[in-house]
Amino acid sequence: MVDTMAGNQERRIEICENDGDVASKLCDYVINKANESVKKRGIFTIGLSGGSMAKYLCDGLPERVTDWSKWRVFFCDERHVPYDNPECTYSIYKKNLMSKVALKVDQVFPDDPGLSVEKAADTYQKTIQSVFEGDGLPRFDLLLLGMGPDGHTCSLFPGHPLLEETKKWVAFIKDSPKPPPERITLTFPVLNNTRCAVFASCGAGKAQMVKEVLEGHIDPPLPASRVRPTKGELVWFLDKAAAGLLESKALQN
Ligand SMILES: O=C1O[C@H](COP(=O)(O)O)[C@@H](O)[C@H](O)[C@H]1O
Repeated sequence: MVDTMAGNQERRIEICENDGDVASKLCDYVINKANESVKKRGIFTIGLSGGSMAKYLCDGLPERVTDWSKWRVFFCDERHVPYDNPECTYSIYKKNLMSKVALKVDQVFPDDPGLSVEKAADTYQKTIQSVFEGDGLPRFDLLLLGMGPDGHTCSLFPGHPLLEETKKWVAFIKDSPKPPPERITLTFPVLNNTRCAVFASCGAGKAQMVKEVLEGHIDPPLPASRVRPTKGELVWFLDKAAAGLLESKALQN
């Protein structure tokens, strides 16, 4: 269904049968966006998230058809840990996606865990700048986002001062409430400048937070509800369990 948020922005909510169905529809969506972006602009710029998003994508993308050579792959956030740490999002994708598709090393842009987290955030911003033309805010074709049970997205946590960042494209955090404590993350100015932001959430454990984010009026708003691309699409893929507490009648059919 499509509904309208404050400011007349539209948001699409896709309710799927289960998490497998979410993964499948999400992957179809990503491939369509990739092919459309390549057709229009000759390139596809995407930002990946960790956690459950990595599983959905690694399960479904390898078997799908796209011109991988046109992809430029970034990370919406990253746990600032060595590549051999199981928490490292880049390494999860390297093992389960990049090793299975024709993505070359120079098309994927990971965090550098060898730097201090402050320097790493700064360097990551410069890396983004080197791929996107011009000095303005980068406009990603697609940012794939997860939402934690506390309403966080990327490494932007409820009540954290990073939510108010207006200048930096990439910020560092040293006191993440969810371990590991050191991370780098895209900031809201970049998230809300994307052509398309997509969330995927599954399971009854996320239902209360999905309801808060999509229908609640918590003030100040939770990080996931602050993702509202100013000139772009916003889509949520949910399974029935995660959508179970939503009130809108259209969603219960
Ligand atoms: O720590 C993180 O959590 C969020 C949400 O993960 P999920 O497993 O609850 O979907 C994720 O989007 C983010 O990239 C990650 O660093």
